[in-house]
Amino acid sequence: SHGWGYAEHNGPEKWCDNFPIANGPRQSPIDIQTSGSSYDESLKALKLQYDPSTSLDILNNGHSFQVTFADNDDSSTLTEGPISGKYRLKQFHFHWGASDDKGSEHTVDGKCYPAELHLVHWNTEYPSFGEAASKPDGLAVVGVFLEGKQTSFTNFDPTILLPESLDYWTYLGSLTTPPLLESVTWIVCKQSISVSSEQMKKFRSLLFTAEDEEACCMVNNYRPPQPLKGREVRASFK
Ligand SMILES: CCN[C@H]1CN(CCOCC)S(=O)(=O)c2sc(S(N)(=O)=O)cc21
Ligand SMILES: [Zn+2]
Repeated sequence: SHGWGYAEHNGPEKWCDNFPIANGPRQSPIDIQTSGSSYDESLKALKLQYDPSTSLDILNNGHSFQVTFADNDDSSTLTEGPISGKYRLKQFHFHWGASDDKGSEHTVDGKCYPAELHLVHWNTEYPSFGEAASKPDGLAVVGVFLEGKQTSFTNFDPTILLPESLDYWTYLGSLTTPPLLESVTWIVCKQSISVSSEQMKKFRSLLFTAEDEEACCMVNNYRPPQPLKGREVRASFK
């Protein structure tokens, strides 16, 4: 069947056939090599201000499930951090594996996490999300690793799905799915959030397929790390 996916016949190794930018100079995700990243004292702390009332719907788009937000005003924004100006939250979604040993898109010194959350924001300097998505400073995605843990998690603020520490790495990259646009300032949090294996099971029970098709579990919907090609990775922490 046509259309990109994560199977052998239409997965990450095949995306370059229809999206040649797959071999571009600023592709994502990457393996974050902590020894190769440099502390930049000029980096500000992330400022995330989300208004839960702007969430619109939750949807399985055949590649992940995503929660979409109303972005017609500045109710839910990302400012400060490595970016200048104001970016509006458009949607968040996840990537995960068939088992806990893989699933994240970014890796840290080769370590994979069972899943990764992406909070997608677009630069309000542009008139719309669609316009921003093709500009080199158009998008900013905050990535948060999910770690399998049996323990219940404390002081966890359910409304903004973020770890207590917002220390991050940042680098210039791309969408990790087609159209793979090289328009993303990546901001990857060092600290993961915890999820139970029950929740991971729920992720893995989702389907890539529509109701009238033969069921195919939505798992391994992640792109592997791409070449750094000389890019700098900066850390907001020592
Ligand atoms: C399944 C398609 N995923 C895309 C859909 N969008 C791009 C649409 O661009 C056309 C105007 S998006 O900007 O919402 C977006 S962000 C990420 S990621 N994994 O890099 O955080 C993937 C995608
Ligand atoms: Zn993503």
